[in-house]
Amino acid sequence: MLLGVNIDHVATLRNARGTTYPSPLEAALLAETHGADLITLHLREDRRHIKDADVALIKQVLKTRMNLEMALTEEMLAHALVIQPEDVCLVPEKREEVTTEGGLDVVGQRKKVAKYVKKLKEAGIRVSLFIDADADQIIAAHEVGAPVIELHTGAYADADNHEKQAYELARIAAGAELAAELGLVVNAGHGLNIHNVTPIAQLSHIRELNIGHALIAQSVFLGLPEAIRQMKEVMHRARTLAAIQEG
Ligand SMILES: CC(=O)[C@@H](O)[C@H](O)COP(=O)(O)O
Ligand SMILES: NCC(=O)COP(=O)(O)O
Repeated sequence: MLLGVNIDHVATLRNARGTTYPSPLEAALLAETHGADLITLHLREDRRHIKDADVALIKQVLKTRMNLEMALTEEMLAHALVIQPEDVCLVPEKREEVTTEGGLDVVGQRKKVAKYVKKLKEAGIRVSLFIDADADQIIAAHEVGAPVIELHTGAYADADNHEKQAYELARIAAGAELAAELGLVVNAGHGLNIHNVTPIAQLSHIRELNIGHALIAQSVFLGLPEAIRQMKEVMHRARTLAAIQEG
């Protein structure tokens, strides 16, 4: 199972004082050196954390691959076609949101999503759609030609009781299975941390987890290398246990 380290909130800390540190570029290189399989960064329309210069600089030096998260806008499409990240993940954005809330509504804007998927694929960029684990959204993602989806784990992560968490986990598991049956590559992310990642990591259809906020928070106390090491250890242990249980 792959770990995508989202470095958005290194930029949040930097921007808090308008300094040059902590550097998202340094964070990306350190993360790669210490186990990140890819680097994820979200160039938001309001540039509240990652800036255009961060994306351009980091793309030049990454040794793994860049997963650029972006909204479904002409501005962001133009950026992606210039930057040429290996992966683009199309995510919904609302300026007033604190963080990403729901998944992308593919069902309600098929033609627009299909247009962006086509243009990005023609540019040689692999496209992922950040969607809720909803059968209609998963089927629509497949129908618009996206090769990859990222299942939104926010409702699972935010669940405030075991019943809700179990319900959301079951939704994600069923969504991952449906997506895999359709031939989609299945990733997951949002709100995952060292304490809630195990059940998600045990889902064999999920190939990659994108984790940011909790990792960067943990790195304040442990350092980024150790935070990544611990997360990868927990993910690996979860996967090994699941494999044993599946026999
Ligand atoms: C799509 C998603 O869940 C995150 O990758 C996204 O980057 C969250 O936005 P913030 O990083 O701005 O919280
Ligand atoms: N797509 C999810 C991601 O990149 C990181 O989300 P979070 O861990 O910062 O909530």
